[in-house]
Amino acid sequence: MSTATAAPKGKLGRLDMTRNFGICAHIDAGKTTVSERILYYTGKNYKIGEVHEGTATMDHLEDEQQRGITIQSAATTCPWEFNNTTYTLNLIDTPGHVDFTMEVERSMRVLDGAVVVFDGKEGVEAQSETVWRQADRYGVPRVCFINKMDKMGADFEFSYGTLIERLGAPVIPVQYPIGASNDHVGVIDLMEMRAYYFSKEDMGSTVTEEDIPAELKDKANEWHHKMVESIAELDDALTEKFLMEEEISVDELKAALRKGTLAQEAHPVFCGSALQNIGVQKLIDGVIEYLPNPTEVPETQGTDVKDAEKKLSRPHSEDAPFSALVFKIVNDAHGDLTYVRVYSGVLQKGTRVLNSNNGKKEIVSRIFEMHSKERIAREDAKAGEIVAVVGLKTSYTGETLCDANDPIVLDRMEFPDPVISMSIEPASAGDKEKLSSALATIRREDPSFQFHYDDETGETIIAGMGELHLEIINVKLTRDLKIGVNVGQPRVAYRETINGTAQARGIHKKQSGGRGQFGDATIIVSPITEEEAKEQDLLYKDGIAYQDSITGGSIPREYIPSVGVGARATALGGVLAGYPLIGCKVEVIDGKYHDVDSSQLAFEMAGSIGFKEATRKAGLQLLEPVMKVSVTTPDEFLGNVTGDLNRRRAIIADTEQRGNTRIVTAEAPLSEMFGYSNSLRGMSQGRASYSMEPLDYRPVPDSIAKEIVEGENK
Ligand SMILES: Nc1nc2c(ncn2[C@@H]2O[C@H](COP(=O)(O)OP(=O)(O)OP(=O)(O)O)[C@@H](O)[C@H]2O)c(=O)[nH]1
Repeated sequence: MSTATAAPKGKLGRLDMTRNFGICAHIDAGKTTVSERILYYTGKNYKIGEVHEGTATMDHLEDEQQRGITIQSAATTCPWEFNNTTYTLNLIDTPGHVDFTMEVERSMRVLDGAVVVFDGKEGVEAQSETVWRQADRYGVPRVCFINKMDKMGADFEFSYGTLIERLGAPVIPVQYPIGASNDHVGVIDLMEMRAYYFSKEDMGSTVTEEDIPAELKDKANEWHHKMVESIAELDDALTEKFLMEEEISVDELKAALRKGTLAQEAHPVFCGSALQNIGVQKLIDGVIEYLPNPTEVPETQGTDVKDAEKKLSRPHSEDAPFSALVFKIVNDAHGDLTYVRVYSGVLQKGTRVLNSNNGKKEIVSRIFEMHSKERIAREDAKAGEIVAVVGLKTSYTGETLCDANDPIVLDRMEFPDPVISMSIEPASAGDKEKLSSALATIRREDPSFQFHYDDETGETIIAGMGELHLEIINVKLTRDLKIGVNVGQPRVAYRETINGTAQARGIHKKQSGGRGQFGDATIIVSPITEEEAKEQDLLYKDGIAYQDSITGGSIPREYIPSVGVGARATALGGVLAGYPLIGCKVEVIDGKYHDVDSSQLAFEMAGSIGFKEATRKAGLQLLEPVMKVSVTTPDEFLGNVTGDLNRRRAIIADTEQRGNTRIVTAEAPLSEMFGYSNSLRGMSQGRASYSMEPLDYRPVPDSIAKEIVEGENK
């Protein structure tokens, strides 16, 4: 039986005894509560903090405690005893609120497996789908935990069904709950066919194993059969045995399920109630039994430092050259703490490492194993480990640290573009300097946040993933850093694109005594998507794909990339109304040069001039971010909710009935959704709730586009 243990300090486990995993879920499904219980049972957190009373360990930030949502993922190391072996768990907490999608993405990049938590009454909710798809995208093996089985109306079979219907997930039950709502007291292990109960008095620390209660025997047999049948399908030898009705041992079942889970062909489903301390220890055992150790995931991929086309990979081995990814920076009273995931080799304290993204060498002065309440100094960190280091000055989230003698650039994380922006002004001259350094610090911690100074208006503009994201940044500035600021109204981050294909010639020519400037490039612009660019093997950067079709040396080799640089820079500043122009292929087909007067700069100018003219000829179009909105409302407010959504230019995609509530799924332009939480509260007496996430960019209707363009060009 699993029990909390004190592990040897500062040096936990070998690679195959390590599990780097995260917990992700829809907001409020219970991630934080599950994480807290895991830390408690692993013996590291002696007092359990109730999330909404503001003592939860994982929710360090005051913001999170006040709002009861988990904003930043913290990595926490903890030991777990299983089958007489001490394992090292690195638990990476991930947020569920969609304004923090970025945080989920960065966690997905560094974890090897995930526990996805679902609400035992609601089953799969809108955001669980988002999280699930993200995990699909990153190829993360998963186990499911149907939580809140103690809640009024909790229904395991319904929730399990939604995993299949709404996610189409190949789930396999490994547990069945004993009782639901107030009667939920334990779980049946469908592998061992035993019942487990968790003590009421010591936070469920004492686990007792008993026979399956008589009244649940039939159910347990039915679900056991379901489990065996599904597992048998994963493995040819077991399929054979199953069809021949031969006995399949628990070990065989577990081995096949583990293999299937690693291949993402199966997701074992656990259940319980984190709040009532039911089932969490068995879930931790499940993390060890079914989620991969760092050597069981595919080799880490990257590219050559000098040639982004040349693919490299690194085995998860201590003997390979050192490589690691920076996935989080936390700025605290002692300076920057940089969280890194080591992929290969060994990182030694006090050594210099290369940041292969910016070419700078940095000294790692200290290495820490981060526990929830303490940090343990380490001499080194090995492949597969997650640690925090001190001393790095120029390495940011998403960048690679590596051995300077054997460099690699690991595949970067994807950072979504901000969809919303607002102006921010220092309230006094004294706040001005403080503001710019504070914004730079926030940006280093959070790459989904951006800011820039607008020369034309003289305003500083901050941009992020949603209203809440920017609101939290403001709170951080004003309350935590005590900087006085005035902020403007939130504004939508529009984009521009082209309607068709066109050709233009850009000539840049200047002759003003001495050496002149001469560049001449003919380009064709045409619409392209990121996928299409990939298919054509073109680099899609900042929304632009660039193709060199120069033959016969009409532009010398060294100047051809400059045409693309000029076009990209112009695209970033926009052609129609100052918003970044995206989805455009720029093909340079011809040009002229001058032996003396031509330079890279001259060809950049020519690229810029040609790009402007060609895109104007092709026709320009304003795009706006469209959000996927999911509103859950009691029946009686359905009319109000849909009427209001229609007024907001939303397209209602689906309305689903669940008991007395309706779930309305709609696609609405972000510009129409400002302040939606207040209006929704008003129209439903506070009983409806919603979630919202960026879906895509779509054309702005002409009449509205006209107003925006005129406003911007005033
Ligand atoms: N009845 C019941 N309530 C639970 C259970 N687990 C969590 N809760 C409650 O559900 C609410 C949300 O729990 P959290 O742990 O904060 O959920 P979360 O998914 O981390 O939410 P965010 O951090 O806001 O994304 C809290 O009020 C918890 O007390 C459970 O097993 N049963």
